[in-house]
Amino acid sequence: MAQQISHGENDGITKPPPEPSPLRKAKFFQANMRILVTGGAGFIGSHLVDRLMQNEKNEVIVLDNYFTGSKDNLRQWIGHPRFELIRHDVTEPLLIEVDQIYHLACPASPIFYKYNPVKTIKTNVIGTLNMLGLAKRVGARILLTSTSEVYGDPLVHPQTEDYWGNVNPIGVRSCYDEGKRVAETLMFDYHRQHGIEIRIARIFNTYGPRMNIDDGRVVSNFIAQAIRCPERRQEASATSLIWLTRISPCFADSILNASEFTMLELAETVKEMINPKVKIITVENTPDDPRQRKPDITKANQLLGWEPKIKLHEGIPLMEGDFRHRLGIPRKD
Ligand SMILES: O=c1ccn([C@@H]2O[C@H](COP(=O)(O)OP(=O)(O)O[C@H]3OC[C@@H](O)[C@H](O)[C@H]3O)[C@@H](O)[C@H]2O)c(=O)[nH]1
Repeated sequence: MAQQISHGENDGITKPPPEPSPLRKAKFFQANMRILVTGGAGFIGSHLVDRLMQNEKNEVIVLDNYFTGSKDNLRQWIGHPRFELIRHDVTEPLLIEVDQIYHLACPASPIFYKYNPVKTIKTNVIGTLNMLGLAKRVGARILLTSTSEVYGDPLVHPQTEDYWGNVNPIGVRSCYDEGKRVAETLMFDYHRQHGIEIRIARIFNTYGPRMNIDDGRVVSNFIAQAIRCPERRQEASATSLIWLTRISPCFADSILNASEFTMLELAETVKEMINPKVKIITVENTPDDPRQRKPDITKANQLLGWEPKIKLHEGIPLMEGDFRHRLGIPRKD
């Protein structure tokens, strides 16, 4: 009998979920939970790995091609008996025995996902197909990290999970936006058609320690610019009209913030807190840049008890400390 999981209009599972390994039900030998994290060397992935490794019953296997991730983010676990690190691109199939899959692999910053758009689509479509194929074969539960970009340039504000979005299918961001939308579709089709247990987290603009200093996203850019060079300009796109919300997933130790502010306000806050000498200039928006985003977190709060904990004024100094440490530039005061 198929397990009944209600997803409103997404109901209609035709097959029972695949059976997990017999070791999960063994009477005398309680196997560790084997957890695969794709993109585990990245900013969010490595925080997730830290959290998973805290549980002594977990074995964590990280897959990463190091396009944006770094071994350095995982250095505390390299050599640990419950930890394995594999250099592998998710666009290639992988045969492995695991109980759970956290599928994070994909560049998330616009400058990186636009660098090779065809590869970005392959990562989202072929990579997700490969991971779903693996989940089906071994009966693993799979979580996909999706994105606020599935809403495109949203016409609904704030965005709830049931909003279908307003996405340009042929723009410069489409490789990521549409790639993640197809990835979500594949997740639901594997769930309906093959009974796979799925989870999807749509992550909004996130920042925190371990982010690449040259990640290119706005919070890290402003902080890095303010630290690196007193004369350097902080470029805020024509955003006195643009409002965004910074929010990150409940499982990572990254800095959380769900208040709403313009890019100009953000630039001014960073200037005031880190480097009053920096000049703020306003430039034109890049094509497809969404004008306003903010998640409606009611459901996440009700179902997961999740809410953002760190406000922007607390998050900026934490990021600044992390960047100064990595750049070797101490504070002057
Ligand atoms: O130096 C900068 C960088 C960015 N910006 C602006 O800041 C805003 C945010 O842009 P970012 O590059 O930080 O990233 P985005 O918010 O567009 O997308 C990001 O966050 C949402 C996630 O779902 C996506 O995965 C991620 O790509 C944009 O309006 C952009 O024009 C600046 O004003 N200056």
